[in-house]
Amino acid sequence: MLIELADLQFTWPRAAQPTLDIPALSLGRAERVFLHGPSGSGKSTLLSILTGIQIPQRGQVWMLGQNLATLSGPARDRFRADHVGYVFQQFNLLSYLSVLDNVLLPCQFSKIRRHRAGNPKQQALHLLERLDLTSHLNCTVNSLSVGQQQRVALARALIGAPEVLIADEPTSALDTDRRAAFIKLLFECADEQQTAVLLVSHDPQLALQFDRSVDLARINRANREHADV
Ligand SMILES: Nc1ncnc2c1ncn2[C@@H]1O[C@H](COP(=O)(O)OP(=O)(O)OP(=O)(O)O)[C@@H](O)[C@H]1O
Repeated sequence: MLIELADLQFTWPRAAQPTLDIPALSLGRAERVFLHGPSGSGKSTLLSILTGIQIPQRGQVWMLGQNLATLSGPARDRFRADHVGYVFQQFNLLSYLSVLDNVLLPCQFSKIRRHRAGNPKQQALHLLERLDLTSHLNCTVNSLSVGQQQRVALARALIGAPEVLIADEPTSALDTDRRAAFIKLLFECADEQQTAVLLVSHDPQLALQFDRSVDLARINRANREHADV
């Protein structure tokens, strides 16, 4: 298993109720899972726990057999940099860096990803070519369209072949046709390097492109008022 979670309970500081109470959840290697649920049901919170940004008050999360709670904060940051590619809703690109330098960033933070990339610049160029960005290599990212920035964020998440790509609403700024095309491209790139995909979206149409769909409102006992039952 790539990621496994057992008996999880998580409460934000000063919150009266837990946000998450999930008996079990797993993600297999190279699996593609679509995570959905109503606004406020805890999807982003769950992603932050699965990637070790937050540690639950109860239960365990393992990634690649490593119990994340047993690592120090800095060790969890390194572990995440080594094994997780993350695409944020707002992309979080560094506006003062070029497209190419944004894509190369994970190889600066992670020896493992630098090593796996072989020649990081060559892999960045390959990904940017696959994502139709070759003519923008030296542009700063704030001169790009939203769709182009999204593809830069994808290339950055995939460089150095992390075991899992986690994407939080990466298509929310796109129209329906472009969403499906972006997901198709995301899978093609992820498949080239056997990267699993866990993607959050409100768009139910996208679920059809995934191996499995998880409705957070159904598996989360803390949020029964959101459940569609
Ligand atoms: N940093 C935080 N500090 C305190 N509470 C938070 C924090 N982040 C989220 N929450 C709370 O946790 C609950 C779930 O929020 P979360 O962002 O995980 O939901 P979501 O399903 O991702 O929502 P959306 O679909 O609108 O992005 C909300 O009640 C929110 O107020």
